[in-house]
Amino acid sequence: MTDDFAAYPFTREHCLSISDFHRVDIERLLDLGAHYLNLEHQKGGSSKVLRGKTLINLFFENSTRTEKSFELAGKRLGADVISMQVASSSVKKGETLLDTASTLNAMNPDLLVVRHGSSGAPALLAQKVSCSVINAGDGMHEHPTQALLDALTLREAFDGDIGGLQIAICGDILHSRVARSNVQLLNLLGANVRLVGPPTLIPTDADRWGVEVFHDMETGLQGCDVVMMLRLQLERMKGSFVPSKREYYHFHGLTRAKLAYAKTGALVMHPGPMNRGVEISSDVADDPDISLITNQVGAGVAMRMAILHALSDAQDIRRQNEGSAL
Ligand SMILES: N[C@@H](CC(=O)O)C(=O)O
Ligand SMILES: NC(=O)OP(=O)(O)O
Repeated sequence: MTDDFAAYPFTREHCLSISDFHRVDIERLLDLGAHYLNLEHQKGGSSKVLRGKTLINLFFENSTRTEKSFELAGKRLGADVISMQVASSSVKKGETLLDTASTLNAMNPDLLVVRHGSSGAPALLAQKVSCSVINAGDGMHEHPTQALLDALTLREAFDGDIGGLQIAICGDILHSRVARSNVQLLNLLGANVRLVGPPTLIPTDADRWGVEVFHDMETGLQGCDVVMMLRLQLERMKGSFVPSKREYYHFHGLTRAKLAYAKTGALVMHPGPMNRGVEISSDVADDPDISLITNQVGAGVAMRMAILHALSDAQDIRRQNEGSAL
């Protein structure tokens, strides 16, 4: 697998947005992700393709899954990994994002994983640093590695094929970077995507996203193979978007009764963190026969290994080419 990968290289410098990738890049990343997922399942050791490389995690917003899985992925592949704790860093003394990034850049990292509350922050850093930048979530804009791990989870659950699946993404679409990356990626892979949520939480430009929009779960979930629930992103809300959490759960929270509107055997996803009793009930979230939520976490490590591996190989090729051009 890794030899095939080298023979047909991935050439991207950064991972900032799903729109940066062609379908062929995505398919190759997913194949490599599946390879690493297999190794993880078999508890097989991974080749240390990142030996000698340095990965820095720079998270300005809270994270459990993304930060830890990048840390683990980097370590599994042999990189030196440091995770900068923004709360105890000089950011708290007033250092700007760009100064922080150029300070870290002077330490010569190869890969910089950035999460920031402002849309476009990782793309801005990518212009200022000399390493590969990975967007680990920027404001309401994108979370491309989440979409890739979701696609890997779906490929595993549906025997390799996402094309033609009916997928409902439900809840707070407006504030969700997960929704924005997933809509692009699932459309690219040939799935039929619909958004389901109250009008206040559906973006006004959603009619240009290539999706169908529904405002109630009963019609929105009909015929769906997959129901992807999203958290109410209260931290991004200015003002009141839902009357109360209780009412929201009543109309838009996923319960077994509402899941029955979807196809028999429909599977449930959630990027996490979950708010139980707000967007999803515990009996749905915790039922291993229908919930893919822990599979998503497992796929997260494998998919991030694939992304780091691919970017690192592309970097080596660029460096070799630059060296031979001198
Ligand atoms: N963890 C995901 C989803 C969420 O926080 O609800 C994100 O950072 O976008
Ligand atoms: N899904 C996700 O990004 O989770 P974290 O916010 O915990 O990283």
